[in-house]
Amino acid sequence: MAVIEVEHLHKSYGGDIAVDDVSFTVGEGEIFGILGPNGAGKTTTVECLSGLRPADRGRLRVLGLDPRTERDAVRRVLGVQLQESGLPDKLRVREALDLFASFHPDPADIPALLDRLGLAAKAAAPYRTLSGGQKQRLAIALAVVGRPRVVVLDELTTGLDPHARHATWELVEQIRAEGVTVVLVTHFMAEAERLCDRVALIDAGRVVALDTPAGLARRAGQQQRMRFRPSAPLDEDTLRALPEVTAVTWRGPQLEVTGTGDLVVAVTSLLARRQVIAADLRVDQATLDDAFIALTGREHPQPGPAGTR
Ligand SMILES: Nc1ncnc2c1ncn2[C@@H]1O[C@H](COP(=O)(O)OP(=O)(O)OP(=O)(O)O)[C@@H](O)[C@H]1O
Repeated sequence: MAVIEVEHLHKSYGGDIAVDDVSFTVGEGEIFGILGPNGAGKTTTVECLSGLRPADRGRLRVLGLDPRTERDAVRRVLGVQLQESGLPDKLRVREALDLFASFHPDPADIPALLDRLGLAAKAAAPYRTLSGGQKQRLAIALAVVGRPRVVVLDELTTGLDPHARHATWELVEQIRAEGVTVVLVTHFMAEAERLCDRVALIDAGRVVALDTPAGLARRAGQQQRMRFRPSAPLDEDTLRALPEVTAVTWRGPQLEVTGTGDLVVAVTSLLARRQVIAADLRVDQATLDDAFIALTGREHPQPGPAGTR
């Protein structure tokens, strides 16, 4: 059974269409990414799914429950971390967790959760004194304290430095390893590539592609490029004869081979048969960034180096 079903979701604010016929399903134990530019309708989609906003039209189910008519039941199985936590500045970490735990019949062990999320030393700290990374970890803790079967994480690592972002990714992987299904809203291509099993690329309220990160990158149609220094003379025509190869060019002492499909496997197997070593090998693959541009027809607005927008 699909854990999440979204069929023909529509949502407008006044006359403005935010979500325009979005459909997807998420399987048990998946990390499913919702990726897209600012204003694409990602947050609105997950808010409707979580029962925080009523959809105008469409069928939504979380473990078979309707977030509109069975909101309390959905709350018991679905944990949400949204962009703004809205926690009072003076609320202490432990108090926030105790409060959220009180909404659930069988909450997680709070000291163990604090420990796992690296917040044990901050249990008595007021919210406003936490760093960006600590606030994000608390937001994750609040989303999982009710031991949900599904967790929605929205813009989890925006504003975090690379170290904190990697630490947060590991937490998401741990959550999934415990059998929780994860819906991850993100701007970061690298985040989607690292974490997500499948991704829905949303643009202007519509799903423009739904695939694995690698599948999306392949769809971008971008060529792959290999560069290396052959350890022994090599007949370029044998490379050109490979069906995966589209061009072979010398760049100084380096050979540049471009192509599609399983280019790397085809070229490296040929080299192995000829007993040639590919020294200084570098491979450039199409990335989700390429896919984004190819599928939406515009540049992906990358957050700044520290993930700020
Ligand atoms: N409460 C609201 N009232 C009116 N319009 C809204 C409201 N919330 C969102 N919108 C509009 O709906 C559209 C989709 O917004 P949404 O927040 O769902 O997009 P998003 O993909 O999550 O964007 P971001 O990445 O910037 O968070 C945008 O045009 C936004 O301005």
